[in-house]
Amino acid sequence: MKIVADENIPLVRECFAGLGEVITLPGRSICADDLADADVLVSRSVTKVSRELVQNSRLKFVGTCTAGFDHVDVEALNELGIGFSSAPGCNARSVVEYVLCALDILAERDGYRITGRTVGIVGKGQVGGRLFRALQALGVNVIANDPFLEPEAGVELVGLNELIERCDVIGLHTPLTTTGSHPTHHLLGESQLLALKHGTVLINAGRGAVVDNRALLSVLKSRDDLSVVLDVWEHEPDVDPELLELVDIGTPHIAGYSLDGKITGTVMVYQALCRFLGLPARVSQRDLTPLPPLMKLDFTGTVDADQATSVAMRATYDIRRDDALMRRLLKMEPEARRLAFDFMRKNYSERREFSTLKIDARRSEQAVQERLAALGFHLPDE
Ligand SMILES: NC(=O)C1=CN([C@@H]2O[C@H](COP(=O)(O)OP(=O)(O)OC[C@H]3O[C@@H](n4cnc5c(N)ncnc54)[C@H](O)[C@@H]3O)[C@@H](O)[C@H]2O)C=CC1
Ligand SMILES: O=C(O)C(=O)[C@H](O)COP(=O)(O)O
Repeated sequence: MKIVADENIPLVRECFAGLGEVITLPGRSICADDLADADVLVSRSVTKVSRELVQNSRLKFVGTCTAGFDHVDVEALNELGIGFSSAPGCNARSVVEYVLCALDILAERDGYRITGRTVGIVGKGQVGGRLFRALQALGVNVIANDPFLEPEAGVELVGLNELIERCDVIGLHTPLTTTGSHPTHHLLGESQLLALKHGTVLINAGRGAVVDNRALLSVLKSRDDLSVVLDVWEHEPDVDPELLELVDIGTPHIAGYSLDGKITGTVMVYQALCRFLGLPARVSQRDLTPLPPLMKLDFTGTVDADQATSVAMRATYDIRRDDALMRRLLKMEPEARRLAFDFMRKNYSERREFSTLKIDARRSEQAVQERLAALGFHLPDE
């Protein structure tokens, strides 16, 4: 069996080599010729899996080791009888932690506490749902907009316009869709952006085109009260340098790039392929996941909850580093910028999730322990 895979899939050989010959290629340039005699394609989000790409191949299965699958023509795969799997939720924790770290940095910079703000989550699925629960556990007032959800106790669901009117922080966590009853392409256009409350923090860690980037640029030119965090950009890997300059935090589509999230994505697609082939899954995620570089923090009784959370979060992930690297794009010509965007993603430094850090907070106040636990850090009892 021949398996063609994106070269940026961590542990792709460790997972798939037991099932066939694995050929790795740069994801953006995988073409129909590469797939002519392939049985399986294992992709990430940068490979446009269109009808044209797959229709003349002998592919039996396509997997994408990502949560989003707007790059895949699932209908064409179904019609052609090609099996498909994505990796739902694989990197949801990673995105949640990205958002929490961004908010921690902005709150410190601007002198407020997130607990005093109302946060609106657009798209309460794997990412949005986890973010909703984490923020609620921190005592933040959270509301959500998701037209596909049924009412649920403890969750205030509102329309998008109401969410925009009421929220100080808005996180976008929908898929990118252009069809159906509630398409998300340009969900936030000029009128929604102009309607944002004074001082709103807008975070897009879903897909770039959920926000009309041209409208955002024009609104940011006239509204310096807004704070914007963009992980995703319309027309990636082309990033508009004018927009990058005006956002408060800009990163190269790495919100979901914790090593844990990426490995989970690889393993989920490996397991889906094994099920498809009717074979036992012999590779286990536990065996593949390395130890984190930082394993333990120990807080004394003098630390307060704000200090403890900032220290623990920044020890695990300091988003300012990604923002600083991204700003190097500002000095580049368009082609170099495109290449650098992909280079940063391919060579992304190892980032681990909060749960990999054990924190001994037994000597600290109850409030410290509760806050760290709400964020998902590992607080062993002994
Ligand atoms: N920046 C990054 O690295 C990452 C980005 N993503 C993106 O985030 C998206 C969301 O991820 P998940 O939570 O895992 O997906 P999910 O499918 O679990 O959740 C998406 C939610 O959005 C809701 N939704 C759909 N259309 C909507 C609309 N018009 N208005 C409001 N809500 C709407 C759905 O009902 C669903 O509850 C993915 O599709 C992907 O595009 C996901 C992981 C990493
Ligand atoms: O899982 C998703 O959806 C994402 O957005 C991924 O983090 C994208 O990563 P790449 O597939 O572009 O490496």
